[in-house]
Amino acid sequence: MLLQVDDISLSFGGIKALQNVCFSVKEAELFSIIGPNGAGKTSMLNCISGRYSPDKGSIKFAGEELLGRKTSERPEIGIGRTFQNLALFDHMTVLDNIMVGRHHLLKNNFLTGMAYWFGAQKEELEHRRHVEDIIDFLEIQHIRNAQAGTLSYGLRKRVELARAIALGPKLVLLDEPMAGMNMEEKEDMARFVVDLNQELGMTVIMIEHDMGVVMDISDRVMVLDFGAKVCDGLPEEVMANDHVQKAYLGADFDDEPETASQKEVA
Ligand SMILES: Nc1ncnc2c1ncn2[C@@H]1O[C@H](COP(=O)(O)OP(=O)(O)OP(=O)(O)O)[C@@H](O)[C@H]1O
Repeated sequence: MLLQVDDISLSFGGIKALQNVCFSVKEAELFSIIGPNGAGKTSMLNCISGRYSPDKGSIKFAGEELLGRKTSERPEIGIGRTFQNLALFDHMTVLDNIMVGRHHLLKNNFLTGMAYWFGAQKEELEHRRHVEDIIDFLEIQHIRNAQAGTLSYGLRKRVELARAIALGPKLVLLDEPMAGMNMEEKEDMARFVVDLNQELGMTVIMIEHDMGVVMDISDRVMVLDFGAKVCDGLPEEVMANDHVQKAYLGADFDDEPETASQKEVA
Protein backbone atom coordinates (compact mmCIF):
# COMPACT_ATOMS: atom_id res chain seq x y z
CA MET A 1 0.00 0.00 0.00
CA LEU A 2 1.22 3.49 -0.76
CA LEU A 3 -1.06 5.09 1.83
CA GLN A 4 -2.39 3.39 4.92
CA VAL A 5 -4.86 5.37 7.04
CA ASP A 6 -5.73 3.80 10.40
CA ASP A 7 -8.32 4.84 12.95
CA ILE A 8 -8.21 8.57 12.25
CA SER A 9 -10.42 10.76 14.44
CA LEU A 10 -10.57 14.53 14.40
CA SER A 11 -12.80 16.90 16.37
CA PHE A 12 -13.43 20.61 16.34
CA GLY A 13 -14.95 21.37 19.73
CA GLY A 14 -18.07 19.21 19.78
CA ILE A 15 -17.97 18.46 16.06
CA LYS A 16 -16.63 15.06 15.14
CA ALA A 17 -15.22 15.77 11.69
CA LEU A 18 -13.69 12.28 11.40
CA GLN A 19 -14.47 9.17 13.42
CA ASN A 20 -12.19 6.13 13.37
CA VAL A 21 -11.64 6.29 9.62
CA CYS A 22 -9.54 3.51 8.09
CA PHE A 23 -8.68 2.99 4.43
CA SER A 24 -5.74 2.28 2.19
CA VAL A 25 -4.70 3.35 -1.27
CA LYS A 26 -2.50 1.27 -3.55
CA GLU A 27 0.26 2.64 -5.69
CA ALA A 28 -1.02 4.06 -9.01
CA GLU A 29 -4.63 3.83 -7.88
CA LEU A 30 -7.25 6.50 -8.60
CA PHE A 31 -9.16 6.64 -5.34
CA SER A 32 -12.16 8.93 -4.82
CA ILE A 33 -13.79 10.14 -1.62
CA ILE A 34 -17.47 11.04 -1.79
CA GLY A 35 -20.14 12.03 0.72
CA PRO A 36 -22.52 14.87 1.51
CA ASN A 37 -21.45 18.36 2.59
CA GLY A 38 -19.74 18.29 5.95
CA ALA A 39 -19.04 14.54 5.75
CA GLY A 40 -15.34 15.05 6.52
CA LYS A 41 -13.84 14.68 3.04
CA THR A 42 -11.67 17.80 3.08
CA SER A 43 -10.75 17.15 6.71
CA MET A 44 -9.43 13.74 5.64
CA LEU A 45 -7.37 15.30 2.87
CA ASN A 46 -6.12 17.93 5.31
CA CYS A 47 -4.95 15.21 7.70
CA ILE A 48 -2.98 13.56 4.89
CA SER A 49 -1.51 16.85 3.69
CA GLY A 50 -0.61 17.86 7.24
CA ARG A 51 -2.89 20.86 7.45
CA TYR A 52 -4.86 19.24 10.26
CA SER A 53 -3.49 17.13 13.07
CA PRO A 54 -5.87 14.29 13.93
CA ASP A 55 -6.65 13.52 17.57
CA LYS A 56 -5.64 9.92 17.07
CA GLY A 57 -4.70 7.36 14.47
CA SER A 58 -1.92 6.77 12.01
CA ILE A 59 -1.26 7.72 8.39
CA LYS A 60 1.58 5.86 6.75
CA PHE A 61 2.94 6.88 3.38
CA ALA A 62 5.23 4.35 1.69
CA GLY A 63 5.52 2.66 5.07
CA GLU A 64 6.52 5.78 7.01
CA GLU A 65 4.41 7.60 9.54
CA LEU A 66 3.30 11.00 8.25
CA LEU A 67 1.74 12.31 11.44
CA GLY A 68 4.14 14.44 13.39
CA ARG A 69 6.04 15.48 10.28
CA LYS A 70 5.88 19.08 9.16
CA THR A 71 3.33 20.10 6.55
CA SER A 72 6.11 21.82 4.62
CA GLU A 73 7.85 18.45 4.19
CA ARG A 74 4.97 16.92 2.23
CA PRO A 75 6.20 18.01 -1.23
CA GLU A 76 9.64 16.47 -0.60
CA ILE A 77 8.05 13.31 0.75
CA GLY A 78 6.13 13.09 -2.55
CA ILE A 79 2.68 14.46 -1.80
CA GLY A 80 1.14 17.28 -3.84
CA ARG A 81 -2.31 18.80 -3.51
CA THR A 82 -4.84 21.21 -4.92
CA PHE A 83 -7.39 23.13 -2.90
CA GLN A 84 -11.17 23.43 -3.01
CA ASN A 85 -10.79 27.16 -3.60
CA LEU A 86 -8.26 28.39 -6.09
CA ALA A 87 -4.94 29.34 -4.56
CA LEU A 88 -2.96 30.85 -7.43
CA PHE A 89 -0.92 34.05 -7.53
CA ASP A 90 -3.23 36.01 -9.82
CA HIS A 91 -0.66 38.68 -10.76
CA MET A 92 1.94 36.10 -11.80
CA THR A 93 2.12 34.30 -15.13
CA VAL A 94 1.05 30.69 -15.54
CA LEU A 95 4.70 29.68 -15.96
CA ASP A 96 5.77 31.44 -12.76
CA ASN A 97 2.87 29.99 -10.80
CA ILE A 98 3.98 26.49 -11.78
CA MET A 99 7.64 27.32 -11.05
CA VAL A 100 6.60 28.21 -7.51
CA GLY A 101 5.51 24.59 -7.15
CA ARG A 102 9.13 23.59 -7.62
CA HIS A 103 10.72 25.97 -5.13
CA HIS A 104 11.10 23.12 -2.64
CA LEU A 105 13.75 21.63 -4.87
CA LEU A 106 15.92 24.69 -4.43
CA LYS A 107 16.77 25.44 -0.83
CA ASN A 108 13.68 24.36 1.06
CA ASN A 109 12.85 27.93 1.71
CA PHE A 110 10.56 30.19 -0.18
CA LEU A 111 12.85 33.24 -0.01
CA THR A 112 15.93 31.42 -1.21
CA GLY A 113 13.69 29.69 -3.69
CA MET A 114 12.63 33.04 -5.03
CA ALA A 115 16.29 33.84 -5.66
CA TYR A 116 16.04 31.99 -8.93
CA TRP A 117 13.92 34.76 -10.30
CA PHE A 118 17.06 36.88 -10.08
CA GLY A 119 19.83 34.56 -10.96
CA ALA A 120 20.46 30.87 -10.48
CA GLN A 121 20.31 30.28 -14.24
CA LYS A 122 21.48 26.72 -14.58
CA GLU A 123 19.17 25.37 -11.97
CA GLU A 124 16.39 27.49 -13.33
CA LEU A 125 16.88 26.10 -16.81
CA GLU A 126 16.44 22.58 -15.54
CA HIS A 127 13.32 23.54 -13.64
CA ARG A 128 11.96 25.34 -16.68
CA ARG A 129 12.44 22.27 -18.82
CA HIS A 130 10.49 20.19 -16.35
CA VAL A 131 7.77 22.82 -16.08
CA GLU A 132 7.53 23.03 -19.87
CA ASP A 133 6.87 19.28 -19.91
CA ILE A 134 4.00 19.76 -17.49
CA ILE A 135 2.67 22.67 -19.55
CA ASP A 136 2.68 20.42 -22.63
CA PHE A 137 1.11 17.56 -20.71
CA LEU A 138 -1.78 19.70 -19.48
CA GLU A 139 -2.13 21.47 -22.84
CA ILE A 140 -1.71 25.00 -21.51
CA GLN A 141 1.06 26.16 -23.87
CA HIS A 142 -1.18 28.89 -25.27
CA ILE A 143 -1.56 30.56 -21.87
CA ARG A 144 1.92 29.99 -20.45
CA ASN A 145 2.71 33.74 -20.36
CA ALA A 146 -0.77 34.93 -19.40
CA GLN A 147 -1.41 36.34 -15.94
CA ALA A 148 -3.24 33.68 -13.94
CA GLY A 149 -5.89 36.17 -12.77
CA THR A 150 -7.02 36.84 -16.33
CA LEU A 151 -7.88 33.23 -17.13
CA SER A 152 -11.20 31.40 -17.08
CA TYR A 153 -12.02 29.39 -13.98
CA GLY A 154 -11.49 26.07 -15.76
CA LEU A 155 -8.04 27.07 -16.96
CA ARG A 156 -7.02 28.37 -13.55
CA LYS A 157 -7.99 25.01 -12.03
CA ARG A 158 -5.78 23.37 -14.63
CA VAL A 159 -2.87 25.66 -13.73
CA GLU A 160 -3.40 24.76 -10.10
CA LEU A 161 -3.19 21.10 -11.04
CA ALA A 162 0.01 21.84 -12.95
CA ARG A 163 1.52 23.42 -9.84
CA ALA A 164 0.45 20.48 -7.67
CA ILE A 165 2.26 18.03 -9.95
CA ALA A 166 5.27 20.29 -10.60
CA LEU A 167 7.43 18.33 -8.19
CA GLY A 168 6.39 15.00 -9.66
CA PRO A 169 4.62 13.74 -6.53
CA LYS A 170 3.91 10.05 -6.00
CA LEU A 171 0.56 10.95 -4.50
CA VAL A 172 -1.62 13.87 -5.53
CA LEU A 173 -4.60 15.02 -3.48
CA LEU A 174 -7.32 16.75 -5.49
CA ASP A 175 -10.06 18.60 -3.64
CA GLU A 176 -13.02 18.95 -5.99
CA PRO A 177 -10.99 19.52 -9.16
CA MET A 178 -14.14 19.86 -11.28
CA ALA A 179 -16.26 22.02 -8.99
CA GLY A 180 -17.77 25.03 -10.71
CA MET A 181 -16.81 23.82 -14.17
CA ASN A 182 -18.99 23.54 -17.23
CA MET A 183 -19.44 20.17 -18.98
CA GLU A 184 -16.58 20.68 -21.42
CA GLU A 185 -14.16 21.83 -18.71
CA LYS A 186 -15.15 18.86 -16.56
CA GLU A 187 -14.48 16.43 -19.39
CA ASP A 188 -11.06 17.99 -19.97
CA MET A 189 -10.18 17.88 -16.29
CA ALA A 190 -11.38 14.26 -15.95
CA ARG A 191 -9.14 13.33 -18.89
CA PHE A 192 -6.13 15.05 -17.30
CA VAL A 193 -6.73 13.33 -13.96
CA VAL A 194 -6.87 9.96 -15.73
CA ASP A 195 -3.75 10.81 -17.74
CA LEU A 196 -1.68 11.84 -14.76
CA ASN A 197 -2.75 8.62 -13.09
CA GLN A 198 -2.25 6.31 -16.08
CA GLU A 199 0.50 8.01 -18.09
CA LEU A 200 2.54 9.58 -15.29
CA GLY A 201 1.76 6.78 -12.84
CA MET A 202 0.71 9.13 -10.04
CA THR A 203 -1.54 7.84 -7.30
CA VAL A 204 -4.58 10.08 -6.99
CA ILE A 205 -6.96 10.73 -4.11
CA MET A 206 -9.80 12.88 -5.36
CA ILE A 207 -12.79 14.45 -3.63
CA GLU A 208 -15.49 15.01 -6.19
CA HIS A 209 -19.24 15.61 -6.05
CA ASP A 210 -19.99 14.67 -9.65
CA MET A 211 -21.01 11.03 -9.32
CA GLY A 212 -20.84 10.37 -13.05
CA VAL A 213 -17.17 11.38 -13.18
CA VAL A 214 -16.35 9.56 -9.94
CA MET A 215 -17.91 6.28 -11.03
CA ASP A 216 -16.45 6.60 -14.50
CA ILE A 217 -12.80 7.17 -13.69
CA SER A 218 -12.14 5.84 -10.17
CA ASP A 219 -10.51 2.51 -9.42
CA ARG A 220 -12.04 2.55 -5.96
CA VAL A 221 -14.37 4.85 -4.04
CA MET A 222 -14.83 5.56 -0.34
CA VAL A 223 -18.03 7.04 1.09
CA LEU A 224 -17.97 9.20 4.21
CA ASP A 225 -20.99 10.42 6.16
CA PHE A 226 -20.93 12.37 9.43
CA GLY A 227 -17.19 11.80 9.63
CA ALA A 228 -17.45 8.02 9.49
CA LYS A 229 -16.72 5.62 6.66
CA VAL A 230 -19.90 4.14 5.18
CA CYS A 231 -18.13 1.81 2.76
CA ASP A 232 -15.36 1.58 0.21
CA GLY A 233 -14.83 -0.61 -2.82
CA LEU A 234 -15.07 -0.76 -6.58
CA PRO A 235 -17.41 1.87 -8.08
CA GLU A 236 -20.05 -0.78 -8.82
CA GLU A 237 -19.85 -2.13 -5.26
CA VAL A 238 -20.29 1.34 -3.81
CA MET A 239 -23.18 2.03 -6.17
CA ALA A 240 -24.89 -1.14 -4.98
CA ASN A 241 -24.56 -0.21 -1.30
CA ASP A 242 -28.01 0.38 0.23
CA HIS A 243 -26.91 3.30 2.36
CA VAL A 244 -25.32 4.99 -0.66
CA GLN A 245 -28.37 4.36 -2.82
CA LYS A 246 -30.76 5.85 -0.29
CA ALA A 247 -28.72 8.64 1.21
CA TYR A 248 -26.90 10.06 -1.78
CA LEU A 249 -28.15 8.76 -5.05
CA GLY A 250 -31.91 8.42 -4.65
CA ALA A 251 -33.83 5.27 -5.42
CA ASP A 252 -34.05 6.09 -9.13
CA PHE A 253 -30.32 6.36 -9.71
CA ASP A 254 -29.44 5.32 -13.23
CA ASP A 255 -26.06 3.75 -13.85
CA GLU A 256 -25.64 5.34 -17.28
CA PRO A 257 -22.76 7.86 -17.25
CA GLU A 258 -24.81 10.49 -19.14
CA THR A 259 -27.52 10.42 -16.51
CA ALA A 260 -25.18 9.85 -13.62
CA SER A 261 -23.08 12.87 -14.45
CA GLN A 262 -26.08 15.11 -13.85
CA LYS A 263 -26.31 13.89 -10.29
CA GLU A 264 -24.31 15.25 -7.45
CA VAL A 265 -23.78 13.78 -4.03
CA ALA A 266 -24.77 16.98 -2.31
N1 LIG B 1 -11.13 24.30 10.59
C1 LIG B 1 -12.32 23.91 11.05
N2 LIG B 1 -12.85 24.45 12.17
C2 LIG B 1 -14.05 24.03 12.64
N3 LIG B 1 -14.79 23.08 12.07
C3 LIG B 1 -14.32 22.52 10.95
C4 LIG B 1 -13.05 22.89 10.38
N4 LIG B 1 -12.83 22.14 9.26
C5 LIG B 1 -13.91 21.34 9.13
N5 LIG B 1 -14.79 21.57 10.15
C6 LIG B 1 -16.07 20.88 10.36
O1 LIG B 1 -15.84 19.49 10.20
C7 LIG B 1 -16.92 18.88 9.50
C8 LIG B 1 -16.38 18.22 8.23
O2 LIG B 1 -16.01 19.27 7.32
P1 LIG B 1 -15.29 18.99 5.93
O3 LIG B 1 -14.98 20.31 5.32
O4 LIG B 1 -14.18 18.05 6.14
O5 LIG B 1 -16.46 18.28 5.13
P2 LIG B 1 -16.56 17.97 3.57
O6 LIG B 1 -17.09 16.58 3.45
O7 LIG B 1 -15.27 18.27 2.90
O8 LIG B 1 -17.67 19.00 3.10
P3 LIG B 1 -17.85 19.79 1.69
O9 LIG B 1 -18.34 18.78 0.71
O10 LIG B 1 -18.89 20.82 2.03
O11 LIG B 1 -16.53 20.40 1.34
C9 LIG B 1 -17.94 19.98 9.23
O12 LIG B 1 -18.91 19.95 10.25
C10 LIG B 1 -17.11 21.23 9.30
O13 LIG B 1 -17.89 22.34 9.70
